[in-house]
Amino acid sequence: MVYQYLVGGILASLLGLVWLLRKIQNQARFCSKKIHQEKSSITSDNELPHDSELNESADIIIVGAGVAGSALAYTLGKSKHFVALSFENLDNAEHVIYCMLKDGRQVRVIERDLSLQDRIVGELLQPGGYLKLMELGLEDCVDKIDAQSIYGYALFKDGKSTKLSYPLQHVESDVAGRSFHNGRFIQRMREKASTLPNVKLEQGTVTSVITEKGTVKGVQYKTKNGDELIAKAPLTIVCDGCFSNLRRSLCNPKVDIPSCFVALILENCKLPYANHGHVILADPSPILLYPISSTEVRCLVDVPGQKVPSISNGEMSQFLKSAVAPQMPSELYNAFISAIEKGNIRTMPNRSMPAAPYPTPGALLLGDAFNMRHPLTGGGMTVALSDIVVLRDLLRPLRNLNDASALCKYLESFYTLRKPTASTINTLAGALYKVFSGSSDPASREMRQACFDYLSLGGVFSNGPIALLSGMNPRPLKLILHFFAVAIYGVGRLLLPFPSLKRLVLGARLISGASSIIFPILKAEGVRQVFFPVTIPAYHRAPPANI
Ligand SMILES: Cc1cc2nc3c(=O)[nH]c(=O)nc-3n(C[C@H](O)[C@H](O)[C@H](O)COP(=O)(O)OP(=O)(O)OC[C@H]3O[C@@H](n4cnc5c(N)ncnc54)[C@H](O)[C@@H]3O)c2cc1C
Repeated sequence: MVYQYLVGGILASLLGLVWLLRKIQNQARFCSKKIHQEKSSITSDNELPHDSELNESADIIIVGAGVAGSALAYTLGKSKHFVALSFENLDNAEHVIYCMLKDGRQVRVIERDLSLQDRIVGELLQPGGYLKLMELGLEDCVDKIDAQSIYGYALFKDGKSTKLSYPLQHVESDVAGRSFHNGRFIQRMREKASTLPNVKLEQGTVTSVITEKGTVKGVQYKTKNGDELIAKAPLTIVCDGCFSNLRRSLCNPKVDIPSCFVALILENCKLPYANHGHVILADPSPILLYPISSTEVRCLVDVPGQKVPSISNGEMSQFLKSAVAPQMPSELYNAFISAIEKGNIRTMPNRSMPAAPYPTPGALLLGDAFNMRHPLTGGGMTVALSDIVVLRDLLRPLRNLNDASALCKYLESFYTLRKPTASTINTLAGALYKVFSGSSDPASREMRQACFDYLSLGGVFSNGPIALLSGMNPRPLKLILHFFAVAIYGVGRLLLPFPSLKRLVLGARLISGASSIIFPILKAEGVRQVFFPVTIPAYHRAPPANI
């Protein structure tokens, strides 16, 4: 009897299995047919003028393969994997295939210089940026480049120091900041993008965008041999960096240069706090230190204004030795002097520019070409990568990109959706730079001291601000709360235990100084977009039905 049940059971299971396999087979046939139909509709729908010289078509042209351009190229070019197919619910299976096709755009990247660059920018990726890198499937690009894990910051003032750890307790174990040689990181992303058959990287300098009746149709560029070529696509995304010469027609660039960084590499030294970024609240403005490989420490000395001492006539060495070296932590003094004597000193202007796009059919700006902030907090790459995630998600449901006007209107939501992350990082960078810079004004000096002491309190007083800075919890409202908490803490210190009229006036000036720092930055970011994004009509814009 038991035997009969057993055989019956096995037979029933086998029949069930055969039925299931046939169902899967049918579904797979249905899916591949669907893929075929989708593929052919994508190619036949693409009625774009082809590149006249190279006779190649693309869905998207990306100008510049730096941090933003190369990450974007990979993201838009890659297809999703079939393995996510759910057999329990066949409707879902269709949905997965839909996603797979939409991400695999034909992408053409035109980059001025594809060789490995030795740059002093973009060397510390915040953990929030690393999380975005993971979302984009690019986290392996920080492998094999001798990148260093970063677990937080150490802050130094007047011989005292305090450690601010990133809140990494609730994330995967490998999530942390990463610091590296920027050129190596970019090269890894370029290599990864170019492994995709539908992504084409070519070397050329884009000289202009081609516009017809107000719509951008592509770009004109010069090859290494000096040939002038054109490339056309329904969408051109300009990521040509902080010196962008193409942004002028696509936004209202209000570039401010509050200071410059003087960069050196320190060798054979150990940072006081291993695997941490170091910020020294020096005079007249901060000094940054962080490892960029297992043997090198990057040192960035902020020099206010747009003029720096001359490197060629030795003024710079003199300035670094006499004004900066005495403010370095003693452990780093010798390495700092050696770096000056070695002579590899470089400078870079620190720019900030609020995002002020002219929504233009056929084109979009991204990365530093679109929006910049002071690099003190190392937020630029995190903003760029976060923007790419927003843009990828917006483009995902679109079948083709040919209706430039409808696409442009739809993509207006990008400018609001990016705001919570971008504005938090931008505002914090601008505000911290002002607070951390030395000043002869007693109210500003009080604010700087209050900020250092507030962060030294630990607990929520350090976790909150460091979570904002790291891009792990980008909440504009929290930023404002902490900023004014610092100011009030500063006033409290002034008034306790014995308030005097002089101290009361100083406290009032501290609050008014704090307001004059934060409010103009927020105004430039757009108060409504930052705090009330849901009230912006574009925030709710659905994908157009016709594309
Ligand atoms: C001194 C300094 C230090 C910084 N440190 C940090 C940091 O530690 N962490 C951080 O997150 N951010 C940092 N930033 C900001 C960060 O570097 C940028 O936010 C980031 O590099 C922006 O990426 P991007 O792709 O827009 O520009 P880039 O990475 O500069 O890439 C632009 C690319 O466009 C190419 N290009 C330019 N013009 C053309 C053209 N006409 N045709 C074709 N190609 C062109 C360039 O060759 C380049 O490859 C720093 C910035 C500065 C100034």
